[in-house]
Amino acid sequence: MSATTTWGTTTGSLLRASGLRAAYSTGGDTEVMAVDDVSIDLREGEVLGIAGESGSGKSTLGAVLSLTHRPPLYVKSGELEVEGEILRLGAGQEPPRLWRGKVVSLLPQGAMNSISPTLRIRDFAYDVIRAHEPGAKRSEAIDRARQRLTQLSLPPRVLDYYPHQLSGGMKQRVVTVLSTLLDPKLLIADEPTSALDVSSQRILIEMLRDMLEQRIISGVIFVTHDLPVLNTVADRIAIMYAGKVVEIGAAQEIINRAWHPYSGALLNSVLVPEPQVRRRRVAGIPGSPPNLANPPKACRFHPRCSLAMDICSEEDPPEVGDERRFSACWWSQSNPGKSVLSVSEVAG
Ligand SMILES: Nc1ncnc2c1ncn2[C@@H]1O[C@H](COP(=O)(O)OP(=O)(O)OP(=O)(O)O)[C@@H](O)[C@H]1O
Repeated sequence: MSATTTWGTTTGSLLRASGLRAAYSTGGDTEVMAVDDVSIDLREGEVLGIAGESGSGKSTLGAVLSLTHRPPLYVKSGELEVEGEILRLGAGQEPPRLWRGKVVSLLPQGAMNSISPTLRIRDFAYDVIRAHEPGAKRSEAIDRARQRLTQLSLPPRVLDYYPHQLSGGMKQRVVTVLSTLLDPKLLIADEPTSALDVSSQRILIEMLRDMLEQRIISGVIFVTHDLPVLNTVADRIAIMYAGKVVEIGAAQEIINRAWHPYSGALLNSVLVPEPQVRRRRVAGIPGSPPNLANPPKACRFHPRCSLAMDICSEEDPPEVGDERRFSACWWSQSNPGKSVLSVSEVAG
């Protein structure tokens, strides 16, 4: 098996998630199906970006993949396979505690601002390690954190600081290091750069690259609404719309040759891609994302899609392509391998 990645050597499958379905219970019999039949895979050394408008289900997918979901969010079904070890998810299935933090670790949205201001960084480091290794000695835990900081060229003296003594960028880097102290295989980072200035974003992304190259972690799922950031960080990108992955593929393929009408519109509304593509304009996306308590029938994007055909409102769209590069779309079915950017109705 071979694949190219900009970061390190890609060898084999790290994560295979299939048929994930998760819903928020909203009282009585009602629920919001925020992740609906999502399947993704990640190879070792890869960064998979998850992009989509607000409310498309990105953070919910991150919570499911990291096994950090809590009521009112319930995982209804699905399967995770990490390096050959299989975990079935669903009602009554309690995920093994060891997976959380050790196999998959979540760097949640807003993590750097949620750490208690009354604890020093070394206390957090001890807490992270002690949560999984109850017998861990404080001095050994802090030593491990010191070594890890040094390994990533961060000053170990930050262990003596309180969170407010660190700049925003340094705080996010330190929180990222703490979230990987248990050497998880997979890091799920939810909007890790959204509160940072451009230079701090770049430094954090370089640190993630360093973590992959040093094999501190083996893969990253990078959730963001910030497409220019994904352009610099992701090897592959999955585009989510209304709880579903509508397109997935190599980052540059998605950015320059989107197959799905939603991806084309989303990416071109914010990214400045290659010059030959930049001249083409994809129409803005009219309307707003659907209410997931009652999503449109068949293709969920059809009410907003300029390429919609009758069948789009009648039958679920097929996945055109393969698991590494597909578009879930009837238009793609009629135009296999064709980019929506080449179509006059949307390219203008
Ligand atoms: N606690 C909750 N109860 C009910 N519905 C919820 C809850 N949290 C999220 N949702 C709904 O689930 C859907 C997916 O939300 P999610 O936060 O995963 O989207 P997102 O793509 O991460 O958005 P953002 O970029 O704004 O964080 C949305 O329709 C949202 O309204």
